[in-house]
Amino acid sequence: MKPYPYDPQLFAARADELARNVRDIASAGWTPATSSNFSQRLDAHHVAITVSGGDKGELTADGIMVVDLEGNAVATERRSSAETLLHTRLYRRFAEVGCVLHTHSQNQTVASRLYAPAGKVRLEGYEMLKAFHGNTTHEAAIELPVLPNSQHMPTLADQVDALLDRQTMWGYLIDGHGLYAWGRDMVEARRHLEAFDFLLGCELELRKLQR
Ligand SMILES: CSC[C@@H](O)[C@@H](O)C(=O)COP(=O)(O)O
Ligand SMILES: [Zn+2]
Repeated sequence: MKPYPYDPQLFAARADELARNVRDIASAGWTPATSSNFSQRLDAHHVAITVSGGDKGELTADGIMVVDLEGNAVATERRSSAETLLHTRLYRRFAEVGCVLHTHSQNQTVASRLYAPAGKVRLEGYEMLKAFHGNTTHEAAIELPVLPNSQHMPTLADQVDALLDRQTMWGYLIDGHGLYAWGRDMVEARRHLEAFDFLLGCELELRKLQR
Protein backbone atom coordinates (compact mmCIF):
# COMPACT_ATOMS: atom_id res chain seq x y z
CA MET A 1 0.00 0.00 0.00
CA LYS A 2 1.28 3.50 -0.79
CA PRO A 3 2.09 5.47 2.41
CA TYR A 4 0.39 8.61 1.02
CA PRO A 5 -2.50 8.98 -1.43
CA TYR A 6 -0.56 11.86 -3.04
CA ASP A 7 2.98 12.19 -4.41
CA PRO A 8 5.15 13.22 -1.40
CA GLN A 9 7.91 14.60 -3.61
CA LEU A 10 5.43 16.81 -5.43
CA PHE A 11 4.04 17.92 -2.05
CA ALA A 12 7.55 18.81 -0.82
CA ALA A 13 8.21 20.87 -3.97
CA ARG A 14 4.84 22.64 -3.81
CA ALA A 15 5.14 23.31 -0.07
CA ASP A 16 8.54 24.94 -0.61
CA GLU A 17 7.23 27.05 -3.48
CA LEU A 18 4.14 28.04 -1.50
CA ALA A 19 6.12 29.00 1.62
CA ARG A 20 8.59 31.09 -0.39
CA ASN A 21 5.81 32.99 -2.16
CA VAL A 22 3.78 33.49 1.02
CA ARG A 23 6.78 34.98 2.86
CA ASP A 24 7.22 37.33 -0.05
CA ILE A 25 3.53 38.35 -0.02
CA ALA A 26 3.67 38.77 3.77
CA SER A 27 6.66 41.12 3.44
CA ALA A 28 4.30 43.59 1.72
CA GLY A 29 2.29 43.74 4.98
CA TRP A 30 -0.71 41.91 3.52
CA THR A 31 -0.96 39.18 6.20
CA PRO A 32 -1.16 41.03 9.53
CA ALA A 33 -1.68 39.30 12.87
CA THR A 34 -1.56 35.68 11.56
CA SER A 35 -4.33 36.42 9.02
CA SER A 36 -4.50 35.10 5.45
CA ASN A 37 -4.27 31.60 3.94
CA PHE A 38 -2.81 30.08 0.81
CA SER A 39 -2.99 26.89 -1.22
CA GLN A 40 -1.76 25.13 -4.35
CA ARG A 41 -3.22 22.15 -6.17
CA LEU A 42 -1.26 18.90 -6.00
CA ASP A 43 -3.41 16.69 -8.25
CA ALA A 44 -7.05 16.05 -9.13
CA HIS A 45 -7.91 15.16 -5.50
CA HIS A 46 -5.41 16.94 -3.24
CA VAL A 47 -4.39 20.44 -2.28
CA ALA A 48 -1.41 21.77 -0.27
CA ILE A 49 -2.74 24.43 2.14
CA THR A 50 -1.53 26.48 5.09
CA VAL A 51 -2.13 25.14 8.59
CA SER A 52 -4.51 27.37 10.61
CA GLY A 53 -2.92 30.26 12.52
CA GLY A 54 0.72 31.22 12.73
CA ASP A 55 2.65 34.20 11.37
CA LYS A 56 2.55 33.83 7.59
CA GLY A 57 5.68 35.98 7.36
CA GLU A 58 7.56 33.13 9.05
CA LEU A 59 5.93 30.36 7.02
CA THR A 60 8.05 27.34 6.10
CA ALA A 61 7.07 24.08 4.38
CA ASP A 62 6.34 22.72 7.87
CA GLY A 63 3.32 25.06 8.08
CA ILE A 64 1.72 23.45 5.03
CA MET A 65 -0.41 20.29 4.97
CA VAL A 66 -2.59 18.32 2.56
CA VAL A 67 -6.40 18.28 2.32
CA ASP A 68 -8.73 16.55 -0.11
CA LEU A 69 -11.23 18.48 -2.21
CA GLU A 70 -13.86 18.16 0.54
CA GLY A 71 -11.45 19.95 2.89
CA ASN A 72 -10.58 16.86 4.99
CA ALA A 73 -7.02 16.62 6.34
CA VAL A 74 -5.03 13.88 4.62
CA ALA A 75 -2.34 11.85 6.43
CA THR A 76 -2.03 14.39 9.28
CA GLU A 77 -3.73 15.35 12.55
CA ARG A 78 -3.07 19.04 11.94
CA ARG A 79 -5.84 21.59 11.43
CA SER A 80 -5.96 23.28 8.05
CA SER A 81 -6.97 26.92 7.55
CA ALA A 82 -10.34 27.86 9.04
CA GLU A 83 -11.26 28.96 5.51
CA THR A 84 -10.21 25.74 3.76
CA LEU A 85 -13.64 25.32 2.16
CA LEU A 86 -13.26 28.59 0.24
CA HIS A 87 -10.16 27.10 -1.38
CA THR A 88 -11.34 23.56 -2.01
CA ARG A 89 -14.66 24.61 -3.54
CA LEU A 90 -12.72 26.50 -6.24
CA TYR A 91 -10.46 23.52 -6.96
CA ARG A 92 -13.50 21.24 -7.10
CA ARG A 93 -15.35 23.50 -9.48
CA PHE A 94 -12.50 24.33 -11.88
CA ALA A 95 -9.95 21.69 -12.89
CA GLU A 96 -7.76 24.49 -14.23
CA VAL A 97 -7.45 26.37 -10.92
CA GLY A 98 -3.96 25.67 -9.53
CA CYS A 99 -3.49 28.24 -6.77
CA VAL A 100 -5.69 30.25 -4.35
CA LEU A 101 -4.36 33.20 -2.33
CA HIS A 102 -6.20 35.03 0.47
CA THR A 103 -4.83 38.20 2.09
CA HIS A 104 -5.92 40.99 4.46
CA SER A 105 -4.14 44.09 3.14
CA GLN A 106 -5.34 47.52 4.23
CA ASN A 107 -6.40 48.40 0.66
CA GLN A 108 -8.46 45.23 0.45
CA THR A 109 -10.10 45.63 3.84
CA VAL A 110 -10.89 49.34 3.48
CA ALA A 111 -12.28 48.82 -0.04
CA SER A 112 -14.42 45.92 1.16
CA ARG A 113 -16.06 48.22 3.74
CA LEU A 114 -16.54 51.08 1.32
CA TYR A 115 -18.04 49.02 -1.50
CA ALA A 116 -20.02 46.51 0.56
CA PRO A 117 -23.32 48.43 0.13
CA ALA A 118 -22.91 48.28 -3.69
CA GLY A 119 -21.86 44.59 -3.49
CA LYS A 120 -19.06 45.15 -6.01
CA VAL A 121 -16.15 47.35 -7.08
CA ARG A 122 -16.16 48.33 -10.73
CA LEU A 123 -12.64 48.60 -12.14
CA GLU A 124 -12.37 50.12 -15.58
CA GLY A 125 -10.02 52.11 -17.80
CA TYR A 126 -6.82 50.86 -16.19
CA GLU A 127 -3.91 49.43 -18.14
CA MET A 128 -3.45 47.08 -15.16
CA LEU A 129 -6.67 45.24 -16.16
CA LYS A 130 -4.49 43.40 -18.66
CA ALA A 131 -2.93 41.54 -15.72
CA PHE A 132 -6.09 39.41 -15.55
CA HIS A 133 -6.14 36.26 -17.64
CA GLY A 134 -8.28 36.80 -20.73
CA ASN A 135 -8.08 40.64 -20.72
CA THR A 136 -6.16 42.22 -23.58
CA THR A 137 -7.12 45.87 -23.27
CA HIS A 138 -7.52 48.70 -20.78
CA GLU A 139 -10.94 49.27 -22.33
CA ALA A 140 -12.24 46.27 -20.40
CA ALA A 141 -14.14 46.53 -17.11
CA ILE A 142 -14.05 44.11 -14.22
CA GLU A 143 -16.54 43.80 -11.39
CA LEU A 144 -14.94 42.59 -8.19
CA PRO A 145 -17.78 41.26 -5.99
CA VAL A 146 -17.99 42.09 -2.27
CA LEU A 147 -19.64 39.38 -0.18
CA PRO A 148 -21.00 39.84 3.36
CA ASN A 149 -18.64 38.28 5.89
CA SER A 150 -19.61 35.08 7.70
CA GLN A 151 -17.88 32.63 10.03
CA HIS A 152 -19.91 29.86 8.36
CA MET A 153 -17.75 28.77 5.43
CA PRO A 154 -20.45 26.75 3.62
CA THR A 155 -22.57 29.95 3.43
CA LEU A 156 -19.68 31.94 1.96
CA ALA A 157 -18.71 29.14 -0.42
CA ASP A 158 -22.34 28.86 -1.65
CA GLN A 159 -22.38 32.62 -2.32
CA VAL A 160 -19.17 32.36 -4.32
CA ASP A 161 -20.61 29.45 -6.32
CA ALA A 162 -23.75 31.48 -7.08
CA LEU A 163 -21.58 34.33 -8.42
CA LEU A 164 -19.49 31.95 -10.48
CA ASP A 165 -22.69 30.58 -12.06
CA ARG A 166 -23.21 34.07 -13.51
CA GLN A 167 -19.76 35.47 -14.27
CA THR A 168 -16.10 34.72 -14.93
CA MET A 169 -14.00 36.12 -12.12
CA TRP A 170 -10.54 35.84 -10.61
CA GLY A 171 -11.34 37.06 -7.14
CA TYR A 172 -13.76 38.56 -4.64
CA LEU A 173 -13.70 40.68 -1.51
CA ILE A 174 -15.35 39.77 1.78
CA ASP A 175 -16.71 42.76 3.74
CA GLY A 176 -14.42 43.88 6.55
CA HIS A 177 -12.23 40.89 5.89
CA GLY A 178 -10.01 40.70 2.77
CA LEU A 179 -9.49 39.40 -0.73
CA TYR A 180 -9.53 35.98 -2.36
CA ALA A 181 -7.73 35.69 -5.71
CA TRP A 182 -6.82 32.64 -7.75
CA GLY A 183 -5.21 31.55 -10.98
CA ARG A 184 -4.06 28.57 -12.99
CA ASP A 185 -0.73 28.53 -11.14
CA MET A 186 1.18 30.50 -8.51
CA VAL A 187 2.53 33.05 -10.98
CA GLU A 188 -0.93 33.84 -12.34
CA ALA A 189 -2.61 33.88 -8.91
CA ARG A 190 0.04 36.31 -7.59
CA ARG A 191 -0.38 38.51 -10.63
CA HIS A 192 -4.15 38.62 -10.03
CA LEU A 193 -3.71 39.28 -6.30
CA GLU A 194 -1.24 42.10 -6.89
CA ALA A 195 -3.34 43.63 -9.68
CA PHE A 196 -6.47 43.64 -7.49
CA ASP A 197 -4.59 45.24 -4.62
CA PHE A 198 -3.01 47.87 -6.87
CA LEU A 199 -6.36 48.72 -8.50
CA LEU A 200 -8.16 48.92 -5.15
CA GLY A 201 -5.39 51.23 -3.94
CA CYS A 202 -5.95 53.45 -7.00
CA GLU A 203 -9.71 53.59 -6.40
CA LEU A 204 -9.23 54.50 -2.73
CA GLU A 205 -6.68 57.19 -3.59
CA LEU A 206 -8.98 58.68 -6.23
CA ARG A 207 -11.80 58.80 -3.69
CA LYS A 208 -9.60 60.81 -1.32
CA LEU A 209 -8.50 63.24 -4.03
CA GLN A 210 -12.04 63.75 -5.30
CA ARG A 211 -13.51 64.72 -1.91
C1 LIG B 1 -6.34 36.54 12.60
S1 LIG B 1 -7.90 36.95 11.97
C2 LIG B 1 -7.99 36.15 10.38
C3 LIG B 1 -8.63 34.78 10.37
O1 LIG B 1 -9.85 34.81 11.08
C4 LIG B 1 -8.88 34.34 8.95
O2 LIG B 1 -9.69 35.26 8.26
C5 LIG B 1 -7.62 34.14 8.20
O3 LIG B 1 -7.41 34.74 7.15
C6 LIG B 1 -6.60 33.19 8.69
O4 LIG B 1 -7.17 32.02 9.22
P1 LIG B 1 -6.36 30.66 9.17
O5 LIG B 1 -7.18 29.68 9.95
O6 LIG B 1 -4.99 30.92 9.78
O7 LIG B 1 -6.21 30.31 7.73
ZN1 LIG C 1 -9.15 35.72 6.28
